[in-house]
Amino acid sequence: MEGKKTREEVEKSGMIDTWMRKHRLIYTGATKHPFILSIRDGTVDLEAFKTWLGQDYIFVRAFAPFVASVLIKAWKESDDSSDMEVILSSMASLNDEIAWFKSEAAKWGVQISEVVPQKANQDYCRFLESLMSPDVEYTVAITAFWAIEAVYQASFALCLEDGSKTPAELRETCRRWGNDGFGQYCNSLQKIANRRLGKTPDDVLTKAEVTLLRVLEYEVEFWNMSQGAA
Ligand SMILES: Cc1ncc(CN)c(N)n1
Repeated sequence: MEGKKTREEVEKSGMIDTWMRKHRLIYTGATKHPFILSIRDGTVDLEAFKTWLGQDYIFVRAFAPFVASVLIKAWKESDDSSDMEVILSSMASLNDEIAWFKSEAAKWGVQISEVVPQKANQDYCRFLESLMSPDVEYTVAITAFWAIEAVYQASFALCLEDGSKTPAELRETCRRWGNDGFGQYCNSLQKIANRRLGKTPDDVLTKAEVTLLRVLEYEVEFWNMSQGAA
């Protein structure tokens, strides 16, 4: 008979897995969004893709300082010095990612310096900024960090699966987040988050779960925006 798991049992299997099962609907909404499914089945509207490209460039420029803030929290609060290496590797690849957005935008004729952030993007960036506050615990911030990366990894990996009809000109974009190396990096973040969540007081655990849900909601809104939804 399957009853409610004790806190100890949940810690063993990992809080993230437990939350992913509990919040399956919104997680699926974020990782199997119609925009992603349209890339996967080859019916994607290229104007929507260009909108996503320009908006995501703006997002990534706000994401980099967020990652820097997580690095500072790791330095101050982490119980494992190897966390810093994982976060630093992310910072290094963000440098490459920003350069990639610029060249990809030029390829698609998107004037990146003229892109105006849409409301969903502004809201998400503002949320990231709120997480940069020193008052936000490392455990909460690393959980959000994992979720932000994991949504892109799961979404774009879907577009590379056998049988997908992703247009050739979008495959490089999908590989950027859907490749195995990015998957392993997300697993490293998940391991850190699980370790921290396993030893955090209940009030911080609740904050981390609420933050995770908000990330998933913002990700859905971000995809919606790319497709021109209000
Ligand atoms: C909106 C969004 N979410 C996540 C990622 C992956 N860093 C991104 N580039 N943009």
